[in-house]
Amino acid sequence: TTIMAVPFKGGVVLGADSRVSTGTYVANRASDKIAQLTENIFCCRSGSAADTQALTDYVKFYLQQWEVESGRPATVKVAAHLMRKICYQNKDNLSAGVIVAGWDPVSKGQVYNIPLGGTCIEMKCAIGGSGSTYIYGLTDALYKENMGKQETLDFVKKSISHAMARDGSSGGIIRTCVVTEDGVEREYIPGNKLPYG
Ligand SMILES: C#CCCCC(=O)N[C@@H](Cc1ccccc1)C(=O)N[C@@H](CC(C)C)B(O)O
Repeated sequence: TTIMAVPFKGGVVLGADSRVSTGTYVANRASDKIAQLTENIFCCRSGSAADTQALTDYVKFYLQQWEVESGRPATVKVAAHLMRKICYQNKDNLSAGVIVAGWDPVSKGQVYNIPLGGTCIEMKCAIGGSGSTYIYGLTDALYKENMGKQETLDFVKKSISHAMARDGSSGGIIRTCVVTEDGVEREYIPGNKLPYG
């Protein structure tokens, strides 16, 4: 898996490949690794498909209850810290690396990376999954402050496509999700349109 999320002025872009593998076998070539937690908060999944499905189901339910009881929408920070608590407390039994990202009126676009150990780190450019190891240099080189929506979307797509070209556990299509004050835009594009070599 290759997953990524980058905040920009006015929102956040999330991206993921779509390959589910068991060894070298591709169990699903078109999976959706970007799970919705609330209306404006999403989560990119990597690691065990089963563990991350269960994890996101729990967090989605807890946040729904939290919003009912508190009478207000959850912020990205609340969602990320709930996810981190569950990941950390169950770290011996989970294989889950997630990126929680979204938009809220308080802090606007935000991204929290929660890697395998269960630590939670707010980041301006978060990458994860097996494919991310191939694009640390690329993302360090291409990242800029104050990118707009289209520039951020292109940066995410290009980065994930390079990881998909080199990581055997990443492939399929590139799914993206843009969350802004005005709503959510999801799209997917072919993952193999990059020149090899
Ligand atoms: C189908 C089936 C059985 C397991 C599928 C399954 O979890 N595959 C995993 C790899 C893995 C992980 C831990 C144990 C075994 C196999 C997988 O493809 N993970 C991707 C993300 C998830 C959310 C789809 B990615 O990290 O590569």
